[in-house]
Amino acid sequence: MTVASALEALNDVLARYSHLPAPITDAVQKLYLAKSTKKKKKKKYVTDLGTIGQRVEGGQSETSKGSGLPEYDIIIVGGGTSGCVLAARLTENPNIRVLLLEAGGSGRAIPESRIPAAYSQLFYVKKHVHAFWTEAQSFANGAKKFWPRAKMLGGCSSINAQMAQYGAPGDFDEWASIIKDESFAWKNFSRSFRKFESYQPHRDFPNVDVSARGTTGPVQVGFNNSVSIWCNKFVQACLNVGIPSTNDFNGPNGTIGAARVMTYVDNKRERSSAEGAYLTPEVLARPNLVVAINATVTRVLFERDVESTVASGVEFANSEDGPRFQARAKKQVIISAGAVQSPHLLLLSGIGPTEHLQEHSIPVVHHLPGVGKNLVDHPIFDMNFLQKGCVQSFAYLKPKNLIETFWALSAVARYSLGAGGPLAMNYGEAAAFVRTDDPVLFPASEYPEKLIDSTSAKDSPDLEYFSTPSAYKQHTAVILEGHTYAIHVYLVRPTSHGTIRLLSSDPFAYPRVDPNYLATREDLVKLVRGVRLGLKISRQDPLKSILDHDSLDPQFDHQLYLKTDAELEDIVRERVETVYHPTSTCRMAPLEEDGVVDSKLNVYGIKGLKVCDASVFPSIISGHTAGACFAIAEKLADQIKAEL
Ligand SMILES: Cc1cc2nc3c(=O)[nH]c(=O)nc-3n(C[C@H](O)[C@H](O)[C@H](O)COP(=O)(O)OP(=O)(O)OC[C@H]3O[C@@H](n4cnc5c(N)ncnc54)[C@H](O)[C@@H]3O)c2cc1C
Repeated sequence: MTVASALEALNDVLARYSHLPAPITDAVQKLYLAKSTKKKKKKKYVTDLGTIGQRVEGGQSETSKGSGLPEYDIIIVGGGTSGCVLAARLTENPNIRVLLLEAGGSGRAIPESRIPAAYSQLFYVKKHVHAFWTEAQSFANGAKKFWPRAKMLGGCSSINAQMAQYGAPGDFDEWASIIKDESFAWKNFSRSFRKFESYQPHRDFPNVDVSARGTTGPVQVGFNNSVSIWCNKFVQACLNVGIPSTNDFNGPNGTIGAARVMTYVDNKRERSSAEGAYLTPEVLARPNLVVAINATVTRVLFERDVESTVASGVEFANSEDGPRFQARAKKQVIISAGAVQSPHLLLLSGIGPTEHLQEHSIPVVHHLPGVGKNLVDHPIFDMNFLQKGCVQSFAYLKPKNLIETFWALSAVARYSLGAGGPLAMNYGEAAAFVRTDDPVLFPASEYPEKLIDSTSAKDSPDLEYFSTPSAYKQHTAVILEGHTYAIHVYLVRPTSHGTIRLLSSDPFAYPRVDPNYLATREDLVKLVRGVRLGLKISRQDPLKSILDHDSLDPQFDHQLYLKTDAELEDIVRERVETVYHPTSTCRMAPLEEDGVVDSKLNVYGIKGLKVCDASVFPSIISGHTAGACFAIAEKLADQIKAEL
């Protein structure tokens, strides 16, 4: 074999994945699989659904005591971010028997989920991801947008960017006032954040107020990830344009400022997902917990008595054509299927707006107009740049020659030996949170238009920036050629709302997802304002001198600052995407405000049915959504254990 053909063969293997960190994870995968089969005991996940439910024929829709169905105290639908927390915490009480049903498999078994830098490779893998597409977006040039959501234990905490920022204190005070329950105010609810956290102090960040951080929770949070040299340069450029510095985005002083981001990366430099943190071998060994994978819940089952309708169990299946099984819940069914699929499952089960259910010939169990309404997501705009020369680039992770192949393999070796390196990066390494009415950043002389304040408090932001040490399009399906860098800006408090609606009554058909991006003028103007400041940051030292601002290459955004506002508005409408944070589709709010659940997360009008995940957020939070999903599940588990 010649060197050239050896290289070609190696590249064939390495190029199996289409983007940046991907090629080398094949090698890492082999290392992991070898390691895990040698060392780890097999996890206790059930795949034979006949052992946990009873096979049913022909649409049997009601359960009853003595029906012979296998019984559990609580059935949790969806083993995602919130679902894993609930399963682990509830079964701390040995008298509570829990069945957790997850549509996908184990996230921990997938190396791309465990390796911090590799998550984006999973976005287009249908086995591991619910690959939704939005409806054509009327205010975003009619385009349909790709919307990946995880299909695996740990849910989106197993594929997210691992940025551990939780929103602003004012967001949760706003929740408390919407639902009229002070237990959600930050001074009280912050306890649930500390409960899931185990903050890992770092010598470079001595000013983080450790007393405000949890230290004994299952989820490791801190600075265990690697960062590129771009991280500090971005933070410095932000400070130079007038954004204040902060020690901790999750600290008592609020979230405004610029800093390196804490991450959900553990001290072994692996992702700290809900599955890894909560479904530990000790938890899985509990006799009162059953976790089933590849089990899609197709509907909730009900019993009726004279006074009320009670959720009494669920029906589930391995696949569309596979047999259906049922199990009975003696006390509760909790839906934790995420912001898209929790409302979807309620609709499939006959809970939602009557007219919409009738359109799909679904028998109405309970008319609840708020189900699937109020979908809010954070819309993002990516600004892509070329480095001047090569400052620090990870292009070699997709090697094109022998030298790059050597560097790529050395990155694999470095990571496998526990020494971090590029594979321990989470990509979203530094961030800045600002307000669009900040007179220093957006002086009235340059930005005369007065905008509606959509923030949750005077010290809460409405824009977030984060930077990545490479530039990409289409959710990393396309990595831009060359040595690149990107700054991303998104609206953390958009005012445009959309819906989740049924496409069909088939539980395996995806629902209609319509986030209605940029439907309001404020959203568009604020995002354009955000782009202007992002471009200014890119032209500020120390970024200014190391980005190729002379480049006229239309793939990059060095010349975007020359555009008029009207031109920028068109470009923003063209390029807006999701930053993967949908919420509020089963809103915790008063019934008359389209609420779906009350402050104890009970679905209005039904006994024994709760929803617990991002869908219940009363309003979208000013930042990243996983933390609040962990916290809301911690809070609910405490509440249920106290009740039972
Ligand atoms: C690519 C990406 C990047 C992100 N980056 C960040 C970040 O850096 N930081 C951050 O804080 N947040 C981030 N987020 C958002 C955050 O991860 C999510 O908001 C949060 O994890 C959602 O948790 P959840 O409990 O609502 O739902 P999920 O974690 O999505 O869990 C829902 C689970 O339910 C299962 N399910 C669905 N329907 C059924 C059914 N019928 N039967 C059985 N099971 C079912 C799903 O398979 C899934 O496992 C990101 C999200 C994505 C997708």
